[in-house]
Amino acid sequence: MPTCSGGAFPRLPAALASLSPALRGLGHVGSWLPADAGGQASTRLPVAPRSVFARRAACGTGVAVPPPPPATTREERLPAVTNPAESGRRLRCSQSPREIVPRASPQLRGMGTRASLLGPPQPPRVGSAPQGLWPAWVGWKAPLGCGPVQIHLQRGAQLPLRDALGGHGLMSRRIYGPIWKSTFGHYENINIGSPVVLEQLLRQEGKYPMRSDMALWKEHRDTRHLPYGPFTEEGERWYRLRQVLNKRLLKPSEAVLYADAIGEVVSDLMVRLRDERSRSPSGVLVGDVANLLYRFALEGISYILFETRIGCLKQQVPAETQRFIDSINLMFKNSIFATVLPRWSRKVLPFWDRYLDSWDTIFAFGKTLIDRKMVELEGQVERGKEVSGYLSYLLASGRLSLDEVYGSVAELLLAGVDTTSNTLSWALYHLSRDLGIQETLYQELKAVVPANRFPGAEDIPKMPMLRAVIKETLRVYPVVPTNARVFYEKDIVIGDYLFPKNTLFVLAHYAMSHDETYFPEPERFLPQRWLRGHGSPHHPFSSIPFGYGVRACVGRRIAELEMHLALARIIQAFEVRPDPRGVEVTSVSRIVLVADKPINLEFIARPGAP
Ligand code: HEM
Repeated sequence: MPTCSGGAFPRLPAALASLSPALRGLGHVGSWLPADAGGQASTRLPVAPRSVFARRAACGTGVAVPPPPPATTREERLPAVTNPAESGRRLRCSQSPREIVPRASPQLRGMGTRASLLGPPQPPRVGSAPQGLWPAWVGWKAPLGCGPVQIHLQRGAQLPLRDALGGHGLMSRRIYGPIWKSTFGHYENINIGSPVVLEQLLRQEGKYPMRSDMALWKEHRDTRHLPYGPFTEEGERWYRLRQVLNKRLLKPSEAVLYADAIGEVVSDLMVRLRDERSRSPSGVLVGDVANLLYRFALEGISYILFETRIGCLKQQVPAETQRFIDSINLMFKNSIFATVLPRWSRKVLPFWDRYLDSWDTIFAFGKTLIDRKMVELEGQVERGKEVSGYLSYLLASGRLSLDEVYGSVAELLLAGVDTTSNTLSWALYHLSRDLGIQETLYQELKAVVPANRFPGAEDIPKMPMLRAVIKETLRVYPVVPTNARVFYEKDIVIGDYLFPKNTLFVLAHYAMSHDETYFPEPERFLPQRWLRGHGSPHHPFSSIPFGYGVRACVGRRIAELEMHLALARIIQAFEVRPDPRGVEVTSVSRIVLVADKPINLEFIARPGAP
């Protein structure tokens, strides 16, 4: 047999919007930033076939086939769904499935080799490539399915483009089924669009799951000799880091310790909200609520992490804080260019330097606040005062170096802002459009919280509708619409397929949480489906907005607390109504799932609200 070889940010400017589909699925706050697709891989790949098509031709003829251009994306159905759990039956496939390794399936057995699935094992760098996370927006798709390969959709066809812009993998899931393969340039991934398959995959996770290699973020840390944080670190070092970070953050009972701090920030949000609405011509309209909520989320997470207020909710944001906010924006913008432009252009174009500089400002801001706090804490300790708070805990734990604290806090900060703010914006948007649901929520609130006080953390367990609203918001708008996993330690078996280690799996969460098999009328916002005794049971992996397992979101409890407290306070004080101009908003993926246009809402004061 011949051997085959071959190779949030919410307010991105309009010009970048056209690029943004390419970042689809990069996840929240760009945390799944791809490897430099346009550049040279730092490691030479061992005989990795560029694509099934190239490999076939090369295998068949012995003629070297040039790799496809890097910007080409395509998607393919895997031969026959052979996962009995998925379909309840084994589909027959007449195709010679060179691409799929036969494991148990009799019709596949013996027809290929392990290496012929995705090529020989590749180093993790390939796994980090954006292709699976990138849509087929400039590409073409071809089902591998049964029978000879055929081009299913031509370059520039309507479907991939529409899918890329609005489908978030939904369309591919409908066309290709629960599991499909896509390629982007030289890279290949396996997309998972079924909770049943997803469960099989994630239950095989080892001790140190890997999402992607975060090459771009790591490059900044390496260039500047800075430590990695929870997003960038891997293996045993990541595990050690997470063990420290999880404490005081991940358990609901520990997150509640920050309720007073969050309550204080929610109070400032209410002041800002009242101020903004009073300045509108109607006296009730707040334009671009996501922007206001962004400031709330940044203030909230900074207060928890630095134990310091940074003034995001002041009418005049302090210059130092504004510079920091601007650099987050700049970092994401320039990372897009750093990703798509070839490596050599870094020397002649300004984007790479700007990317590094903006990260430097983010780190410098964090470092200044941490250093300031340290001086304060030392004074407190000298005076025999007890210190508390997350930063104090990290510094006092003795398990992280000061450098590691700098690195971790910067990454926690970036993860904790547009995730919560966009989710809250979507929740308010839907409540404004369904006054019945809003009224139910308000009545629940009134029954639990007396009119003379604000809702607190202790009230949340008594408010199932409040929790259901957030769950449903995250189902309809999973802030991280696609996630990823690379299993670098071992081969992975799903149903009858065997995937060699280092395969990149793209987890199409949006597609799964919009699957009508699990969520009838998936496009409708129906929080009641999460209430006990209501709604149909759904698969536990069909909506997992905070991820899964030991690598799941470390900020989940904080995020929930922030969202529950802020939403409860807003609904206690106001009836939220849609923009009277009737602007319809849809979701687009710009690093995280955001609204395609500003969400403007009316806030009508409720009589007798505290
Ligand atoms: C609505 C709010 C949020 C959502 C939906 C969300 C979602 C996610 C998801 C899906 C992941 C990937 C998990 C996986 O791969 O299995 C993740 C990771 C992460 N999140 Fe969040 N997140 C939110 C808020 C926050 C907040 C407030 C923080 C900071 C306190 C935070 C910090 C992180 C960090 C550090 C990671 C990386 C963990 C690791 O790789 O070990 N997130 N988040």
